[in-house]
Parts: sequence; C-alpha cells; structure tokens
Amino acid sequence: MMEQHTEVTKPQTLDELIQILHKIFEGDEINVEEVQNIMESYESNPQEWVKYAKFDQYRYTRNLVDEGNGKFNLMILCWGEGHGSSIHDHTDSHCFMKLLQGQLKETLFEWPGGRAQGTMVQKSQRVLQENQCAYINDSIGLHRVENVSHTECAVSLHLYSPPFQQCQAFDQRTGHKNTVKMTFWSKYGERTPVEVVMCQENN
Ligand SMILES: N[C@@H](CS(=O)O)C(=O)O
Ligand SMILES: [Fe+2]
Repeated sequence: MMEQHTEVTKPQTLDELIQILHKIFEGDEINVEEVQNIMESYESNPQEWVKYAKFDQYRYTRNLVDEGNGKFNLMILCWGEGHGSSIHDHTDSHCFMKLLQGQLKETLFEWPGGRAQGTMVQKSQRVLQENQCAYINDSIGLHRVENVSHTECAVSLHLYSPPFQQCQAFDQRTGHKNTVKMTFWSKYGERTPVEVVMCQENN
C-alpha cells in the first residue's frame, strides 16, 4: 500500500505559495493539515505582499490577492491598532489564517442556542504569532479576531474555500445574529471603486 504523499515543498515566495495552492486545490478533497503546513512554511517577506496591504483608519480591511480558479479566495487583511472583527461564522467554508506581520488574538466561541441563552460561551483564546497559520470552520465554532496592540499594526493572509461573500455576525451579549455582506477594500492591489450606496460593514 502506498502512503498518501504529503506535499513538503517550501514556498520561497508569495507567488510560489499561490502556485502551490492552485495545485493543491485542483482536486476535490482538501487536506487541511497540508494546506496549513504549506501556508505556515512560507516565510513572510513584506516586499512580496506590501502592494496588497492597504489600511483603513477605522477598521480592518480585506484585500483580494487571488481567486484560486474559483476554488478559493486568498486575501490579505490589514488590522490597524485596536482593530477587531465581530464574532462571526465562516459560511461552511474552510478558513486558513496566517500571520504575515504582528500578532492577532483569536477568541473561539460556541454557537449560541441550546441551553446557553444570553452571553455567548467563550471556548478558548490564543495569540497568533508571525508566520503561524490557524484554521477554523463552523464545526469548530465561531471566532473573534483582534489586533489588541496599541502601537503595532497586523497583517494576515486568509484562504477561504469555497469562496463566500457573506457570513453571520453575532452579538456577544445576546447571541443574536445578522447576515453581513463582505466586501473588498482592494483587488489585486487596486483600491475597489467606492459604491454610491456604500454599506461597508466587514463582519
Ligand atoms: N473571517 C473574517 C476575518 S477573521 O476575523 O477571521 C473575514 O474574512 O473578514
Ligand atoms: Fe474569521
């Protein structure tokens, strides 16, 4: 019997990482550990991603890097000092999140409902370090991501498969949820044209 071959190629650049990801996602099966390992083994080089790293003063931004032949969306998220997300789900997709710069605090929550009414139940908390790659999906739970630093910004690389354009955001006190449309601040390094009716609510 053949052992299942696990990809061990270490991507030398962001472009190489993207090439490898395209290969991995050609098939229908996703090996979570393989994707996580590949993303983790890319050593962040700001020169390679700075053109995507566009910040906003008020909230974190989502910047599209690659559409993965329709199989995944790869994006760079830019977190200013104190910026954070709501508590949210990932629309039944795989979510990989790699730190390119700085640190991010991730807090995991249980899905609301059942016996627990009101305040949402916190499961765990951790601080993700540069080059680390985390993974979450809806069966693991919900999360909130925050750059708690008052002096350093943070940049993260996210891969979602299959791609999605909306998610659910939860109120921590009540567990009530809202569907939130997700937008891109830039695509391929170009600022997304501002819509006339703009409802730019990241989750
Ligand atoms: N899932 C969030 C970012 S994070 O907080 O994981 C998003 O795509 O905007
Ligand atoms: Fe998330």
